Amino acid sequence: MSEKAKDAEVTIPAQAQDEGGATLTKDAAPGDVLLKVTGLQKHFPIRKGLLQRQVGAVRAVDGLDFEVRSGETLGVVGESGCGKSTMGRLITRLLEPTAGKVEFQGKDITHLGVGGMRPMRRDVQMIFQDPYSSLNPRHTVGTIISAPFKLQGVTPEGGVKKEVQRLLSVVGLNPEHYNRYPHEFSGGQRQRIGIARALALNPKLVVADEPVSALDVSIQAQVVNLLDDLQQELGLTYVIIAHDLSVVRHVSDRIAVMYLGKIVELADRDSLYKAPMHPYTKALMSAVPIPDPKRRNVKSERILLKGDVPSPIAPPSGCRFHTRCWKATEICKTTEPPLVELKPGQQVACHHPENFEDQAPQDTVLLSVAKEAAALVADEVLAESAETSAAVAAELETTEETPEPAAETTTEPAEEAAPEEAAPEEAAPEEAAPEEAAAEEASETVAVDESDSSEESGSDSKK
Ligand SMILES: Nc1ncnc2c1ncn2[C@@H]1O[C@H](COP(=O)(O)OP(=O)(O)OP(=O)(O)O)[C@@H](O)[C@H]1O
Repeated sequence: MSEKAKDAEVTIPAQAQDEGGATLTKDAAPGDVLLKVTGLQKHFPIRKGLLQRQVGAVRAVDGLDFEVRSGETLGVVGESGCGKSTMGRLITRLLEPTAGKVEFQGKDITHLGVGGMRPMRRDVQMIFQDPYSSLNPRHTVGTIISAPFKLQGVTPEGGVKKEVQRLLSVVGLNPEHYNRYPHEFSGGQRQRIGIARALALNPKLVVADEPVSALDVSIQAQVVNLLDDLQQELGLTYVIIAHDLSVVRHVSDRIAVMYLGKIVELADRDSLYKAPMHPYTKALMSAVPIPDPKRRNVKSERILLKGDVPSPIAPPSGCRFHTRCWKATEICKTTEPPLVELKPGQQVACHHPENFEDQAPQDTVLLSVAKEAAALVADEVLAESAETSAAVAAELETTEETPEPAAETTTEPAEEAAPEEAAPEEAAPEEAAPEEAAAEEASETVAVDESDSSEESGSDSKK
């Protein structure tokens, strides 16, 4: 894949600027905040009767705060119905937020209308889940991929056809297939067409809503690898939505775990995998198949969650996860835990986090729902959970009590020993690189870009 991309010289040529001077903002340097979301909400009204009076609301997204930095991949995971797709559509402004703020490169885009958003559409693109319904079956691939140029009034250097063929090469498709129709391609290839369309205008942020979940497992890795390669080569920033952690695991720099319209944990990938703090994260992680053959039979580590995600029309009080959590106590029912940074780079919203000191140690009596939920959790997991939390608490206590030794008091041998010991561990790769998918010609996914809603459809994910 990278080879194909290389052949195609992945650089997107400078495009002729339209008179409107479409670029809204200066380019963000890697690591700068590209997208900032504050208190974001989307409540879909429920109406009834002749007068269509509002009788309630689906609180699909109910107060999100996060940032996406330039060049990074933020993975967003959670079970079906947690509000991930709605969040994706809000940040790409395909949906109007009920409340909150969305800023892109420092510019408030929360309530921009269609006209105001038009120039923004160059910078923010979306790839959808379903490669079958996201491409207009009556249009040729050439027409589909060139649509963004027409909509934006942009003329690429060398002409539209040449650019479309170049984009086809970039995503690993044959440029000669310019005149073919979507039905002539496989699911994976269609997703590549959607990716090419999303890349046409050289976007800064790509929101991929379950980009591989509609694809055969055998080709999911190829599409994920394609997205990864494109990110390296084009300096893209991704928000990748997926319902399970295995897809986002290898590609994400940071991962946000959503439950019922809220982020319950947001952490860099390694911290999340090494020591998840929210019980819901731990449950999601235990659902990911274990690739190590030696551990394949370790079923006892699995955490089963009872039932489905509750209705977002009337979410549970306090912590929304308390009805399925094996650690829930009275405070979880009554008080919503705020999302706070308990460890550097790891935010969590939980009164009784895993791998950390209990935030409400006075509250020890489990709710009856928690006892039921605990019955589904292996004893080993419960024991380990108690152990790690106690160990962290003890460690914290010791750190608080023992004053840090002054720098001068450190002895020389100790100074030498520490770096030497640390080095091999640091050098050891945390995890094996994802298996490289064979660069087979036939395969891959379809994404869809979003400038015009006419072809939109599916959504989702990545690796
Ligand atoms: N247009 C809408 N009108 C009313 N309710 C909606 C609408 N779109 C989504 N919802 C509801 O909002 C909640 C969140 O939906 P959303 O699709 O964002 O979740 P999700 O986590 O992406 O799930 P999935 O992976 O199944 O797509 C769901 O209960 C869904 O039924």
